[in-house]
Amino acid sequence: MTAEPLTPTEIERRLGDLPGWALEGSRLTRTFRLPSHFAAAALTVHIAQIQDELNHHSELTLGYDTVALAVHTHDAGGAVTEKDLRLAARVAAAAPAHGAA
Ligand SMILES: C[C@H](O)[C@H](O)[C@H]1CNC2=NC(N)=NC(=O)C2=N1
Repeated sequence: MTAEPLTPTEIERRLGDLPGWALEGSRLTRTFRLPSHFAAAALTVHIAQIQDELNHHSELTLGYDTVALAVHTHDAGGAVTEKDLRLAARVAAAAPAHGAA
C-alpha cells in the first residue's frame, strides 16, 4: 500500500470520526485512561497485536493508568498517512473493551 502524506485539512476532517485523537505536529496522538495499571498493560498488548497485524507501529507509552500513542509514517518522511488513520481506528475500536476512556 502506498503511503501518501495527507494534508492537515484532510487529517482534521478525518479526526471527526476519531474522538480524542489529535494532530500534534506531524503525529496523531491519543491518551487513554484505564481503570487500573493491569488494564492499561493489557491494552498495550492488544495494541501491539493490532500493530503487528497492520505492520504499522506507534510510539506506545504505558503509564500507571494511562496508555499514550503517537503515530506517523516513517516511510512517508514522518507525515501522517492513511496507515496512521487505519491504526487509530483499530485502536479506537479495541480500547473500550478494556475500560478505556
Ligand atoms: C518495513 C516495514 O514496512 C516498516 O518498517 C514499517 C513498520 N512499521 C511502521 N510503523 C510506522 N509508524 N511507520 C512506518 O513507516 C512503519 N514502517
